[in-house]
Amino acid sequence: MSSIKIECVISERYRIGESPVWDEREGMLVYVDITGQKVCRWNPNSNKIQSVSLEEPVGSVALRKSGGYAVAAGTTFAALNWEDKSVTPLARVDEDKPNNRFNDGKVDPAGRFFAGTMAQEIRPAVVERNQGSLFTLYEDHSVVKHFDMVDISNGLDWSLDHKTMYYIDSLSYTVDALDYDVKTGKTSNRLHVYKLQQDEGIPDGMCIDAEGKLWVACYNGGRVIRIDPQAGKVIQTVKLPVDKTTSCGFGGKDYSELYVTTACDGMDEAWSARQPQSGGIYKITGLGVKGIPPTAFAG
Ligand SMILES: O=C(O)[C@H](O)[C@@H](O)[C@H](O)[C@H](O)CO
Ligand SMILES: [Zn+2]
Repeated sequence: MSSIKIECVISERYRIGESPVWDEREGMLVYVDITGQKVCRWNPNSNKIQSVSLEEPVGSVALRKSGGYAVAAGTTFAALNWEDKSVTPLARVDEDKPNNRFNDGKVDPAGRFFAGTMAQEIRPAVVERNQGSLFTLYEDHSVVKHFDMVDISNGLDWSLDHKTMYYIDSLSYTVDALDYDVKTGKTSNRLHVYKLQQDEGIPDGMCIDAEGKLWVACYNGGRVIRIDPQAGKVIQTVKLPVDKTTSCGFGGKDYSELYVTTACDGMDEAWSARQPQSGGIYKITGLGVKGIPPTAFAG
């Protein structure tokens, strides 16, 4: 049996840490603070953090093939040049919904950047419902809307054979599976694969491992759960010392470390005092399973 170790490696208090992506080119973990409006990257060797402040909330960050990163910020897909800190808009969505913003996003196996929207939260997990949609930014910077009527568009990833896209709309409390056509980037036939139990909290960010199992960060659940999507069951629970676990992604050497982001927005003083590391980023090792390298946005 491997022994699991959980360490808070970044002890900043990000308001909503999210979108952890391992950047192998730089040997750094890239992530965002959504409401803190920042994209950050952490070098595990030097323990130094660099950050770029944006003018809007930034829901997610992705690697970009031609260099730098792609971000989903406000309601704009944009390119982020880390060297000069410039942000270049690539496409806009939800132009009829001024109260919306992007939330979680990820690049599909063919290099398309998927990200979903939601209404701005009144307080954590409280939003005007059905305002969000899921979008794709293609390599040529055209955008496709997959579906609307989403409450809080959140975690997503693809099966190892690329035939399924897993997706979370947080307030449904489910992890869903959609048929996926990797040639066209089209989704169809949505099904629930798992519904969270009450004590597990709200499903938030998610990633797949090299065995095709899903790791889901449970907001207000203080844990990540490993789901077998075929069996529709939780096969492992790893608890963390903070409640607001928001997302997870594999990185480090051979993608054997699981990085878990957390949040502190919405915690009162007493809650914060009990969990002073809320908003920090954790590294979990000894899981005995690896992740897969993230794909870079092709455009
Ligand atoms: O990061 C997100 O996905 C949202 O922006 C957050 O505010 C919370 O995680 C969400 O409310 C829980 O579902
Ligand atoms: Zn999220």
